[in-house]
Amino acid sequence: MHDNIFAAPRDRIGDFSFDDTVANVFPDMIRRSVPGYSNIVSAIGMFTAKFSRPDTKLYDLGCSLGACSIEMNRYAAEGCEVIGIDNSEAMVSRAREIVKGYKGNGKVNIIAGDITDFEFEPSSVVVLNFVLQFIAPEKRDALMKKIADSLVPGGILVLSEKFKFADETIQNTLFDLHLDFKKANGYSDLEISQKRTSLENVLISDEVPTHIARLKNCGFSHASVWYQCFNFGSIIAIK
Ligand SMILES: C[S@@+](CC[C@H](N)C(=O)[O-])C[C@H]1O[C@@H](n2cnc3c(N)ncnc32)[C@H](O)[C@@H]1O
Ligand SMILES: O=C(O)C(=O)C[C@]1(C(=O)O)C=C[C@@H](O)C=C1
Repeated sequence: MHDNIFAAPRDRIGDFSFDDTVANVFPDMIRRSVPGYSNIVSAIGMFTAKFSRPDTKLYDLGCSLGACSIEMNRYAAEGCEVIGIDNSEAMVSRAREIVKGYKGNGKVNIIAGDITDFEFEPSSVVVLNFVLQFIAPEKRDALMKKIADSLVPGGILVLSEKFKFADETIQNTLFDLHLDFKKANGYSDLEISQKRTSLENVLISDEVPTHIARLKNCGFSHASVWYQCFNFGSIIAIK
């Protein structure tokens, strides 16, 4: 379904939330809004092929409609269970139906829950694909620490985010290129600006060095950006 959620002028713009309206158009919204999204999802399958260990859990945290869960299950090692977690009922109910249509090596279990108070079991692959940016900044360290603790040695976290940049010229250039990307994908200036207002207090970006320092402080031995397109990108962290 085509995303035209912010197309009509609004008197008052509330905070963005992952409700029914968003869940209905989500694949179209994310494809047209996040440069590199489909490349990252495909690569998550490749990371899973390389890093999943038999009989461990593979977590897709903030799974939305389960795009990454499906890809992870395609490449999962023997005896693995992919667990997708999301705290939006609208997303979870749809994701459960969607994942049924795909075959994989293991099984996929979609759970309704808040990832910040979830107890993780031993895992080998954890994915946060454009999710940490929606978690309250004061909760980010504790979540990262819990993820690192749950991973087996050599396990991997794939962390994709909208980045912020300390250098003002870089920030403005990449931000503008993201706007151009959205316009090229058919969003009007009004849609772009109304969505921006609604995300203002909800999506809080960190700089790449902040992410890397947090990952190292929370127990990861290695961390690096492996992909970037404009101000969106993805980091891998290996325990
Ligand atoms: C941009 S979407 C993620 C896209 C998805 N990972 C993908 O690759 O298609 C962000 C998701 O994170 C979920 N989310 C935000 N905060 C959460 C929390 N505390 N616990 C669980 N899910 C959360 C939202 O409901 C939403 O579905
Ligand atoms: O549309 C934007 O400007 C965004 O920041 C993109 C973004 C994201 O990064 O998650 C924001 C909310 C929607 O889930 C889809 C994409």
